[in-house]
Amino acid sequence: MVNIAFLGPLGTYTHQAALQQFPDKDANYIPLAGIPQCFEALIKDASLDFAVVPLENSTNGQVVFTYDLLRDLMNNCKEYKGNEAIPELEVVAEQYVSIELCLIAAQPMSLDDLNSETRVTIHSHPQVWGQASSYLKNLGQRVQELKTVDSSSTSGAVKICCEAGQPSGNEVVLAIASRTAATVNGAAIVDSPINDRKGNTTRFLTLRRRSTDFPPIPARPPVAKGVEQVALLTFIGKQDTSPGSLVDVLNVLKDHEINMCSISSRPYHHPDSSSKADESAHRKWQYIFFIEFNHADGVSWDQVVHEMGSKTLKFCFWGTFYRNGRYYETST
Ligand SMILES: O=C(O)C(=O)Cc1ccccc1
Repeated sequence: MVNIAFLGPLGTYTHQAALQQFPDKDANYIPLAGIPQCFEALIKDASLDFAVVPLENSTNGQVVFTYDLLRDLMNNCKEYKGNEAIPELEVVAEQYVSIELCLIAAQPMSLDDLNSETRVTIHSHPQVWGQASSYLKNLGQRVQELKTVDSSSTSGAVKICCEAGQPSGNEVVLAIASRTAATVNGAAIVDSPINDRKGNTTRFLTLRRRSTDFPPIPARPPVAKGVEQVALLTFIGKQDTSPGSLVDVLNVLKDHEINMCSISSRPYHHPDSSSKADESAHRKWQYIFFIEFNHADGVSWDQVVHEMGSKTLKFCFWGTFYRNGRYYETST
């Protein structure tokens, strides 16, 4: 039996990602209330083997909650080897889910019921608003008032919508989530798909506790020739003391003719930012970088990672994983 925590409740897109990653009949899926809880539970609960969390969306980018949790795990790390942070978790796989956003009501209703007299409240995960912004703008122009309310997950939003029950007067409570979330909650789909872009896809990561050979990393695709492997590295550059320090890190990839697949950043705050020991270390507008890059023949991951790390203030090698075949799916 393999125990997998995921951003629940049942019916979330992350639930779908966990089902895709662990299609095994002896997998046990454990829904948790939020992304922080997935990180915390995987670290503290030895009965959990993996956690699946959303990372980024093809329409509106980073799921910043996950990026910030990786940042904070590195920043609060107790174990170091030189300037390399060794946090409790590592990344072992990626997964992709095509996102069909549905407008959902507790009971069947027509889109025409949403009119100039109606005051609409829509619940969903904050990641959704940027994926259906045009639809929501048009809907907002058709109704008297449109309010959006953040929820910890899309399927959780459907539960809230169902608990609100029948519309009272001109007040209508809706949710945006997947078709599965509507089914799981016995709710009705009012309109679908409502995402702004076709092929809208969210990427998920699977994490496990580091330095364990157990549980074995999820079934890897056959290592056919050309199946890409990807590494995830985070680092704090020598931003103030060494002009061009970011280039120095990236040049390691260039020198080894390694392709970089992604780069992004998030605000970074020095761990003991309460103290004023060193103003420059604690000033605002500092960044942690997230870089993903491919494997290159003839050079080991460790060699590349430590060459890059030597040009940073501190870094963390989160692990390597195989590029999931769904990465290549075109906008369907
Ligand atoms: O809330 C969910 O269903 C999630 O899994 C997070 C999320 C939200 C919106 C798009 C993709 C993933």
